Amino acid sequence: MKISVSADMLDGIGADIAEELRKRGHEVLVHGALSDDESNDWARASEAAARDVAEGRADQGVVCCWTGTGASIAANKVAGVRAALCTDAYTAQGARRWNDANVLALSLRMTSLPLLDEILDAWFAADVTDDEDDLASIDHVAKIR
Ligand SMILES: O=C[C@H](O)[C@H](O)[C@H](O)COP(=O)(O)O
Repeated sequence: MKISVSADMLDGIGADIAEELRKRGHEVLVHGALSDDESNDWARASEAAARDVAEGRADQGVVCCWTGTGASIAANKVAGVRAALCTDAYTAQGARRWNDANVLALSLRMTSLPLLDEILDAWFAADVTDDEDDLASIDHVAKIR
């Protein structure tokens, strides 16, 4: 898959996230502190990754900041993006399955490398539900303005 990744700093898993995705065979686009971009603040970096997803340059995104909150808030402002801040594998699986999340938001502070591995395993293994009620909820969210 093509994954667009952003972080506002290289602290914590910021130094590892792009390589962890490459190791899994993904093609990685980078933004913010992971790149030569001049704008490496969490708002602009996360927006750039989210726009890659919304505009088809990437299949999915991973946006990171120290808490994960700013990155997720910024990504969710981009139409067509469903960013989910995930702190564990179960949440990541649920975000894909029940929310059809297309952007994974992570806290650089909270996410250890082993936890990142578990979260990515769960995220990429999960399929979107075929439950009609969940699909209707996903569709409803898409229409919220
Ligand atoms: O939501 C915001 C993020 O957690 C930032 O990573 C955090 O604010 C730290 O950014 P700075 O070092 O620029 O204050």
